[in-house]
This record gives sequence, C-alpha cells and structure tokens, in this order.
Amino acid sequence: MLEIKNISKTFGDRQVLYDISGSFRPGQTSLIIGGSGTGKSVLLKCMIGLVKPDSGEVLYDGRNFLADNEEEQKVIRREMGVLFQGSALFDSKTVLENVRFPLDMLTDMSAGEKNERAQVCLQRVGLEGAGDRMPSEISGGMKKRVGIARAIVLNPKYLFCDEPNSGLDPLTSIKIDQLIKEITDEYQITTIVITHDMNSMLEIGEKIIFLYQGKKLWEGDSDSIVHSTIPELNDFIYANKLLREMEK
Ligand SMILES: Nc1ncnc2c1ncn2[C@@H]1O[C@H](COP(=O)(O)OP(=O)(O)OP(=O)(O)O)[C@@H](O)[C@H]1O
Repeated sequence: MLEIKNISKTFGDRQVLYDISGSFRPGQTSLIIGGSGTGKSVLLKCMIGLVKPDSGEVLYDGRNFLADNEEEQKVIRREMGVLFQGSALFDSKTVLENVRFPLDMLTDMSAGEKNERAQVCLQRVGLEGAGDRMPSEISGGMKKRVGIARAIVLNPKYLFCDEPNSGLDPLTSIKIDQLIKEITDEYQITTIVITHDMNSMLEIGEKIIFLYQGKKLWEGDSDSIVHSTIPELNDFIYANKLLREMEK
C-alpha cells in the first residue's frame, strides 16, 4: 500500500500542490488525471523522491519515505520502477542493455543472470528477439515496451508511469495500457499512471484521482467518472468529443 498524506508544494511564489492525500493498493492501476500544468508530474516526482514537498508524507507500506534516512530511502527506491515520459532509453545501448541497466547499476548478479532476467522481461512485454536492436530502429510503441521491461526488471513493488501513451496512436496506446494493467495484476504491483488519455481512464482506471489547479477535486473509478457532478471534471472529460456523443 502506498499512501500520500497532505502533500503541498510551492515553487517560488507559486503553489502547485495543495494538501493532496490518497492511497494506492497492490494489484491496482491508479490514475492521476488533469489538464496541463495542474501538478500531476510534480506530485509523481514528490512520490519518487525527485522533488521534496514542503509538507506532507509519502508512506511505502508504512515506511515514511521522506523522513527516512538515506539508507532506508535507498531500500525503498530499489522497490520502485519508473516508466518516464518518452521512454528515456539510452540511444547508444541495445534494447537488451537498456533493460539490463538497472541490474548493472544496482545488483551484483552475474552477466549471465542479468541477461537472462532482462530476456524474461523482454519476453513479458512481447519483445523476445528484439534485444540486439538499437532504440533508433524500433517504433514508439516498442520503445514504451522496452521502458516497461526496464521498469519491471528489478521486480518492483511500486510502478510509476508518466504519460505512457504520449506520442502513440490509439490502438498502440490501448495495448500499452493493457500491458501495464496485466503486469500490475500479475505481479501485484502498486501502479500509478499519469495520463490525460480518456481511453486509458475508461479502460484501466480502477482508481482515478482528478487534479485541478494543484488540488484534488475528485476521486473515483472508470464507472463513476462519467456520472461526475463536478463541473471542472466534466469540462475535462467531455472535452473529448467521443464521450459527448456517448452522452447524447
Ligand atoms: N522545478 C520546477 N520549478 C518551478 N516550477 C515548476 C517546476 N516543476 C514544475 N513546475 C510548475 O508546476 C506546475 C505543475 O507542473 P506539472 O509538470 O506537474 O504539470 P502537469 O499536470 O504534469 O502538466 P502536463 O500534463 O502538461 O505534463 C506548472 O506550472 C509548472 O510550470
């Protein structure tokens, strides 16, 4: 279980997060949604330790990530997998080397063990046989898959995905969403996805938190979101034409 409690953050004289709380459980894909500049990425960064909130707590199975000492933070970090926006692959490394990278950095496994583990993850994301290719030689959807394989290579308890669908066509987006959901369920990972993709919300939104101008305005799931009575949320979701049509 991952819990955030009363997270607030100000940059200079601009407050970007106001007292955000929420809890996320294993085996569940939770989405953080909202328009551009509403603080989704900053919140995610607060959770993974890239930004220090001004106040609040981030609890990983009861362990206070922000208050813990560096050693303990390292242990928690080792339990996180992150799929960054744009996949963030190393262009000069092969697909296999990219997936193996966290093992190279953080484990003392033998070369054989590392390659074997990386291959298992590539296979899990449907990329067996692509290990020798370079990132420049594969499609955007495949890059996301490599990013997912790399994010799960250390067997994370917590998985963070920052806009996993950005730059993908709708069909590929759905496949990537499904893959994230399957992996979350299969390995009972606590997964948090930042998105403004409406399909994702309806397809994989087991739990959805809506941020508006740095505040949490709504929390629910994909069934309840279409019945929301929050004007800011309705403006956000019904900006999508398809849903407007569905509502008629
Ligand atoms: N390091 C920083 N220093 C100053 N301001 C920042 C910093 N990081 C983010 N901000 C500001 O915080 C606000 C929230 O940004 P954030 O990236 O979290 O938005 P977002 O909801 O993820 O948007 P998008 O969907 O466009 O990625 C923005 O106004 C942004 O300019």
